[in-house]
Amino acid sequence: MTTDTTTKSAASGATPGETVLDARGVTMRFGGLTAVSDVDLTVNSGEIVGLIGPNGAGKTTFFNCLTGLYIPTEGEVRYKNQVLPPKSFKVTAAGIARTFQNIRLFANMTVLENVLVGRHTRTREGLWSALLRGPGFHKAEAASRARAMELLEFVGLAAKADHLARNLPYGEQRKLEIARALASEPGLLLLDEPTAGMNPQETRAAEELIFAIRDRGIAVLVIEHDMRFIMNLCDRVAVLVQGKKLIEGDAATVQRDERVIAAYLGEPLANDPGAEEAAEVEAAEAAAEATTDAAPGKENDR
Ligand SMILES: Nc1ncnc2c1ncn2[C@@H]1O[C@H](COP(=O)(O)OP(=O)(O)OP(=O)(O)O)[C@@H](O)[C@H]1O
Repeated sequence: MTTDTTTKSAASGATPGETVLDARGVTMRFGGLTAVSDVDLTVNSGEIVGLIGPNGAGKTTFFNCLTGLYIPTEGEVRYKNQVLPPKSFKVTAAGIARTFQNIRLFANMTVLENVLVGRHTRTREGLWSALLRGPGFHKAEAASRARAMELLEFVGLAAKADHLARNLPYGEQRKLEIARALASEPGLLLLDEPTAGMNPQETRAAEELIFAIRDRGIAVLVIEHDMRFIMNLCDRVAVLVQGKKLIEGDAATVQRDERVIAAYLGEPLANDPGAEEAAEVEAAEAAAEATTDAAPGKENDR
């Protein structure tokens, strides 16, 4: 495993290379179903780590265990050496922010208001101050707005601060979700399928944005199905299959691991009952390909 960043972690206050997330033996059972089984994972400051796996592998369930949405059946999650509190708002306050697979914005609020909502864990002003709207409240509100505008600038949405969230195109809604997550000033950002539904251009922009977030000293853990995106982006990739961590390593190591290829392509295992049938299909396909290759005009067929 390598990380190529030497960025000073201004936002998170973490030393580069320091372990920010340390999940050990995380297991999550739903009745008889073990969705996540004994998973260890660390994320260090200055790192972008990918979490991949086929559908139903347990990726989102694992994320939910990291954010206080689920209390793991077994295991422990530490953020900067502190065991995480079992409530999602406390986890956010501790320094872990997330986005969701399905966009969760306040559709009828403005772009700026959505980011301001994300700042509530960082606002010290209490209920009475807010109700009485005293000088403390106004000062805090002005500071929050300024910070929210900075974040909108950072993700490229400052010009749309007054637009309703629901009127933003899809790619921009995803950016707004990220700005809102950043508003809690996290040291670790968890992104659940940030490029789902994006076109290639938007995906490229998302990649740039995530690199920029990392360069601000925020560690990133990302779930994604887009392999090219994840392999480009991540310093390290962990693969979950049927709730278990199959392998973890840099992109090249993971990509050439036969078990990963099998998990994704569904190749039969050696003693798989369907192996014989699959081999017959493969042979038939190879024969068909050979026939096509031999066909006249094939060399011009591009
Ligand atoms: N609240 C729940 N109650 C019962 N079973 C659940 C619950 N949440 C998830 N599961 C099951 O746990 C397993 C893992 O699901 P999970 O959503 O974590 O997988 P995933 O890797 O995120 O999948 P995808 O890539 O499709 O989002 C699945 O079999 C799913 O049906």
